[in-house]
Amino acid sequence: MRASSIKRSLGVELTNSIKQSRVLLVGAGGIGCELLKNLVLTGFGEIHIIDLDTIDLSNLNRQFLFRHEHIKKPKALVAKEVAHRFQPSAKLEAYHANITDSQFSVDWFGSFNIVFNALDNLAARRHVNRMCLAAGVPLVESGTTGFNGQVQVIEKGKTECYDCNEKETPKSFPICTIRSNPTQPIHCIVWAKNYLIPELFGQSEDNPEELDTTEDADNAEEIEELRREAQALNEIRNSMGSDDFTRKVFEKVFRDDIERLRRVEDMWKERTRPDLLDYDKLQEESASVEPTVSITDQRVWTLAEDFVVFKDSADRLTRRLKEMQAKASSEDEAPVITFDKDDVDTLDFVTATANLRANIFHLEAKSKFDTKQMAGNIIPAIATTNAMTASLCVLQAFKVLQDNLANAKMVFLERSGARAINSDSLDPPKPNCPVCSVAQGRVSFDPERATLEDLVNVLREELGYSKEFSVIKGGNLIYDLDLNDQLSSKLSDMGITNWAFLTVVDEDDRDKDPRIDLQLVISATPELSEESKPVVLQSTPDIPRRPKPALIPPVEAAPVTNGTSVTGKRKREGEDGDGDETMTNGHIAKKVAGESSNGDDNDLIVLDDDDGAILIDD
Ligand SMILES: Nc1ncnc2c1ncn2[C@@H]1O[C@H](COP(=O)(O)OP(=O)(O)OP(=O)(O)O)[C@@H](O)[C@H]1O
Ligand SMILES: [Zn+2]
Repeated sequence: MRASSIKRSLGVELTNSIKQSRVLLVGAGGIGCELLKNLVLTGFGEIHIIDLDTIDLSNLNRQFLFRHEHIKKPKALVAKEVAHRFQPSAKLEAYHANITDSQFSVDWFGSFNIVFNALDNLAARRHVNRMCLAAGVPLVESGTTGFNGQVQVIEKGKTECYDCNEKETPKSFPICTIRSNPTQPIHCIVWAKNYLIPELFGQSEDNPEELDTTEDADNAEEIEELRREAQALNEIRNSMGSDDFTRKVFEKVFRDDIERLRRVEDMWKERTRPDLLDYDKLQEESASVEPTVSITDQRVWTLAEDFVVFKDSADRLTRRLKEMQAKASSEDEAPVITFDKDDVDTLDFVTATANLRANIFHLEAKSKFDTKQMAGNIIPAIATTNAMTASLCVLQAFKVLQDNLANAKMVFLERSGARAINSDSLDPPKPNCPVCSVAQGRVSFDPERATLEDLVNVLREELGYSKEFSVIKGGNLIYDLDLNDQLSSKLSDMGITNWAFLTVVDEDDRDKDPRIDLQLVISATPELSEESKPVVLQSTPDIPRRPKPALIPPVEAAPVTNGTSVTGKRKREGEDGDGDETMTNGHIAKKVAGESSNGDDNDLIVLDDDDGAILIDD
């Protein structure tokens, strides 16, 4: 877009602050590529891009800055190079690195006006959230899954942070469902991927994360039986490479184990008993099937085809493992093969064995393509969702730059509702959030000299903590009144390195009005002179008293900038009477009929953003 059009659309003041701002973009994947293009074309003066990954073939369908010749090159560097051509005057800086590295300190984060998260995992998002809170830098957090997208503006002390609300943890399945009583195709896929492959070709895992092994009285006996089954399979593993290896595996898992299950009367009162599979019969039925059928990935294979792919992929994996074992020296750890959705041998094996098992339990078989999605927990990434989400990030960033947080929103993209774009007012920080509703302090320490005792003394003498307090590092208690045996240890020997975060919890009784938790950012300053103390308080933080339960202010009432409170409920389909206007306060989203008058797929969204209208094709 020409600079003059931007100025006309956004106004002189905002255009200037955009030009003068220095922003950080974390992640140059699906959202990141779109966002970088938007930032460059909107005229952001200085953009730093960080991504730890290299470009993969599977990124090219949506990460449009990347081409075939870029495969294996660092995403951040290529993104910088390509985006630079859109706007040669833009100042771009790229880092092929992990954002959690200690070189990216609180001070470094603090050097940006806005940070944009375009990440794909919880750990990195949490880290950036914490760093931005510590540095006092606004964060525009975003994410997409399939057709859904979300953008959230986070500002310390003014809005909820990323951790104010609990996040869903990945789904796990009870072990008995996976091993004894599958009721959905996914249960068979998880069985093949997390039980059969590790038992045969990998390190047998007693408790892989997708299996919930919580034992209760009801299933303890069954779990014991399953352990015996796994042991027997492990013995079969020793015959790997012999002619009858695949037959032994087959007859164990698709006949003998099922035979045992069929005898557990209670299990089959409400559902059809599982069937047994016969190796010789399938051998006969599949005489004309070629192993190359495994290339067919969109169609569900027949049982005979599953059988052939099972044998063929088991042979391929056996050969591979034998080769790996032959190459490994005796000191190396025993080589293993683990499931990887992009490793065709393991994917073929999982598809075929999951389908054989699905047939036994009268469940639907899945194509190789579907199995890949399900086994790899893949939710298809949709370029349009990423593009729309990235554009919403920029619109929210405008509010941040204008210091107009009252009008910033949590924005949602949805396919199912009447509107593609919905928004919600930003809530104030949750008073009990362990990440943002804490006081913040900074100390520097001399890594050569500083001990835990030096730190404890600073907390007592300079911050006035009584005896009853504890110090926590990454969820581990490192000090309290009863755990004081490490007082003489050097902080650096305790894993407290530059830019570590510690939490100090006031353990005084409730009636003594304990303080809220204190988050201490520790920076190493080796140049601290011998005369100065080994631990130095950088600033004296204000550490308020913990609100009494009844006194915790209602969430709605917390204030934000310019005296306006950020309140209100999320408006959704059917919740407001007038239907057509969803985003309040200067952001008016109107639905206007497109080609189809029934408000379906061809509708346009008009985002009216104070200084100009933007059309978004739904
Ligand atoms: N700790 C981190 N530091 C830097 N970059 C990160 C970190 N964690 C994730 N990323 C990057 O964030 C980006 C997220 O993009 P996206 O969700 O499109 O994922 P992807 O890996 O490119 O694609 P997919 O997972 O769908 O194959 C990735 O490029 C990834 O490398
Ligand atoms: Zn929070």
